[in-house]
Amino acid sequence: MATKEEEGGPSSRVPHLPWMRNPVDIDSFSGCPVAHLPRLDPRLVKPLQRMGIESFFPVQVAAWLETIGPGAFERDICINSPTGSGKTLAYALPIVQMLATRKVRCLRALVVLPTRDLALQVKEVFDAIAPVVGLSVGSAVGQSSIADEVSNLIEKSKQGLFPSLDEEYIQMEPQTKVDILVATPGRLMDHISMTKGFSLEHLQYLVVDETDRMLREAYQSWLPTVIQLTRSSDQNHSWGVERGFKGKSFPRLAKIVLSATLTQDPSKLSQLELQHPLLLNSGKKRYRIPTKLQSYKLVCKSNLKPLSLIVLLQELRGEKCLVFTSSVESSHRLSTLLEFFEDLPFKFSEYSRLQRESTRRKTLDAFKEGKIDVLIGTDRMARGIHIDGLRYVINYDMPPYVKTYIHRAGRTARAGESGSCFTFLRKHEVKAFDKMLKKADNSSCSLHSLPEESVETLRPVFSSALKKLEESLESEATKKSKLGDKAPNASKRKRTINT
Ligand SMILES: Nc1ncnc2c1ncn2[C@@H]1O[C@H](COP(=O)(O)OP(=O)(O)OP(=O)(O)O)[C@@H](O)[C@H]1O
Repeated sequence: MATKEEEGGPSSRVPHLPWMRNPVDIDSFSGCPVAHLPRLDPRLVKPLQRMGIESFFPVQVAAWLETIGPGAFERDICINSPTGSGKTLAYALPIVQMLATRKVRCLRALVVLPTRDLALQVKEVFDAIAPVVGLSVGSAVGQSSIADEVSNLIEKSKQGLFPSLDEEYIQMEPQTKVDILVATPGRLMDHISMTKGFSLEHLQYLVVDETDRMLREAYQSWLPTVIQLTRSSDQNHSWGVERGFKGKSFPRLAKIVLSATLTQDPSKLSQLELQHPLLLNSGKKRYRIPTKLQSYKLVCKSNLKPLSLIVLLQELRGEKCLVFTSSVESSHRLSTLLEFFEDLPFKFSEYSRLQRESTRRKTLDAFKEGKIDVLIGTDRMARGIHIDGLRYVINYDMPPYVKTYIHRAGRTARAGESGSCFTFLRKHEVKAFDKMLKKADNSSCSLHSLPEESVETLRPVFSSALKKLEESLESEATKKSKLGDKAPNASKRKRTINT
């Protein structure tokens, strides 16, 4: 059952935690041209330009001013800022700048994200800026075998190369090959428990991206484990205590946590053991959708939803579009059904956790490259993923929570661009949906109607497509049961799937 927190609660509720009540307002900062950002290491200017960054977004300026300069990283930073507002660079840039003066290579910054796709996306940002200041970035996401990952992360023992080295010197050598590691919790835990030489002992920065999602799931207790391992033995983890490194002192572990829907739940946030936290919030409200996002609702009967979707996609004329359904089964059923409509003027594909990782990756790449126009999937695609030029999001099934709406809709209208989110609703869902949008501080949602005759012309094909769909699902179920798969059979699916 959903908690009040997941449902979103009233958008203006006063947070329980005192430090959340008077945040720094990100909206009070203006964008800042790259050349004018105070104290920016000049070596970083070129790579930023290569990334197409001419001016920093307000969240990046706000985070920079709170982390660089006098009192740098004295407080843990919590950022609540809309989807697509540029949160990745808001933490990547200060971390790279702070580590740019490091003398010895060892793991100093750890960024944890919920999925591999997201982690790889974030690694790309670090890869673009870190090497110019001599920093090396690694990933622990399970994209390659654990052995390959280990060899990319850990230096081979010096003893093997130089047997004459004395014991003490060997022990002093940090073994990690990377300064910054971007990880998913599962693979991170694998390395913590199994990889020799993998150490968090020298960690200075811990970033928990998509914090609310990361805190909702325990992922083998990764967070308490990381926090425990980053406490130095002589430290009783009080704020401001310095962490030692072979006689040289380094600042305490600084944390940055962020989301477009940051939790306000004290019991969840307490897991992070934040020290003297500072909240950077966009505006006065708890949630915000991107300024240039247009929301539309389409009211239609369940049985006409697939046809209405086709008509809407025809209207969008092959523009890139993400379609969200409520379950993997629903996505599969919908995409299989669309296959039985001939000559659709758009290319579409399913994107589902039931597919192999390699298939999913190829599909996402094809979508990014524009070889596929429409991707049909679930909330797995909703968090953090950035696709250039994506202007349309369609909620084929109404999102269950306001947070879900924010993350799904937030795949478009990113980085100051405009975009539209269409939501299909049944009549009885309209009231709940309007209420949900109010929580997202989005009170203007126009009704979008589709030409009835366009829907009607598709009806004859629909009947035969539906028949073929049932046959296809039956045959899939038979194949699966022959293979001994315990998946629910097609007739069971029919009851649970909503087309
Ligand atoms: N200063 C900038 N100028 C131009 N583009 C930028 C700038 N900063 C970030 N971007 C681009 O904006 C897009 C969105 O950035 P990012 O993915 O960091 O957003 P986000 O706030 O983390 O979104 P989400 O909450 O959905 O994860 C990216 O394509 C990024 O390259």
